[in-house]
Amino acid sequence: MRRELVCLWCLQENIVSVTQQQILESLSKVPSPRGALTNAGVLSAITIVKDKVYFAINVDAGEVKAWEPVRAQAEAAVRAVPGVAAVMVALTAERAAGAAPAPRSGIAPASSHRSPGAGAPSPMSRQAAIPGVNAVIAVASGKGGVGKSTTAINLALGLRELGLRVGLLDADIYGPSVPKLIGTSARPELDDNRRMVPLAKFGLAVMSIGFLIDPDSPVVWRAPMVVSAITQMLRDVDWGELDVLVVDMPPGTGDAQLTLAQNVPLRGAVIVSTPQDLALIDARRGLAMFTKVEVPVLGIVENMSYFQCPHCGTRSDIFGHGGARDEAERLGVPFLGEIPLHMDIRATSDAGTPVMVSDPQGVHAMAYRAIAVQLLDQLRP
Ligand SMILES: Nc1ncnc2c1ncn2[C@@H]1O[C@H](COP(=O)(O)OP(=O)(O)OP(=O)(O)O)[C@@H](O)[C@H]1O
Repeated sequence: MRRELVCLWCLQENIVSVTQQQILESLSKVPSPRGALTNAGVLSAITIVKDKVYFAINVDAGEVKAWEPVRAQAEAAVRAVPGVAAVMVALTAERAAGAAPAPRSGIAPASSHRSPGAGAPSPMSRQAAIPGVNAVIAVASGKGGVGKSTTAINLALGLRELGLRVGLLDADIYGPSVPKLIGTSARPELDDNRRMVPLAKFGLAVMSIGFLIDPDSPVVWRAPMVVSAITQMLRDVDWGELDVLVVDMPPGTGDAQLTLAQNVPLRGAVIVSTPQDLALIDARRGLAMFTKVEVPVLGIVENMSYFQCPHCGTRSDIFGHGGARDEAERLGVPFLGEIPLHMDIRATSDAGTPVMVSDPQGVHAMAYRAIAVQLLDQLRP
């Protein structure tokens, strides 16, 4: 297994931080059932975000127990590296293809969640939680076409890589793109209780309205129908045990979106925007919508942030740059990170193998991974 460490934040902000060398050196002293941990072929890519280090140890399901002490030792070894403020090492069991890894989320169950700083129950706890699902997060955008679905699936994959059990619900009733993004339009089967079973793909539990309707027939639904269809997909689907369910919301801030934000038991929302002023105005509306229904905004992602020429490497800020970061600062919400406009992201998405799957060690996967890490930080109690 190839190991790589790229600290995007450091690259972007020139912050001198912990180095790959330091982490690998500390891990080389950790013994495992297969010799030194660095030679055991079980380490995932290592992600560093500022002074936080995250990686996974991937073992067979039957070996998890034997490796738990190794995980703990690895965490302790990395924590002792000067400059490291936090470490998360996930132990993931690669079971049958498509199965989710063993959980180690640290995410409080839905029922125990409260709005930050508030003594009163959050709106989420006023709605019935989804049994077995710890946290539901919405990926939303004020307008269509900004890359919300692409961001949603790559973030879901990034969270899974951090050792979480993750589901993806494509609630974009007006243009479900998840079937294309995962390269399948198979129909979900029913279980013994006549509940739909999500498809298992890339280790995610996936459900989309696109699995149920003809992709070529336009869907013209009024807001109550949209809400009812999505509520069914949330509650009449056998999601099993999930740490996080990522909901790819329909774009916009109309009635349907508002009602959804009110009716889905959301832990929080991630807003995707491109850097143009017009997109940012819509992103601001999205933010206002979630604030109105008291759903915390977990952060803003700037997609298509800049274009880097694949031939000469020249960077062009086609839509301007940094608008979403400035906007996040102005509005007092976290800025989760930026994703460049790149042909590979479009091509891999269109080919049904998101960039986190097709090029997991590449710079784009690293960018999504860094955002997933920031997001996980927001989700922890
Ligand atoms: N960073 C990126 N670089 C290049 N292409 C991208 C990027 N992000 C998304 N795309 C492409 O842009 C198009 C729209 O993306 P996507 O479907 O994710 O947007 P969306 O906001 O979900 O759209 P809608 O809400 O209208 O369905 C797709 O072809 C996708 O591959």
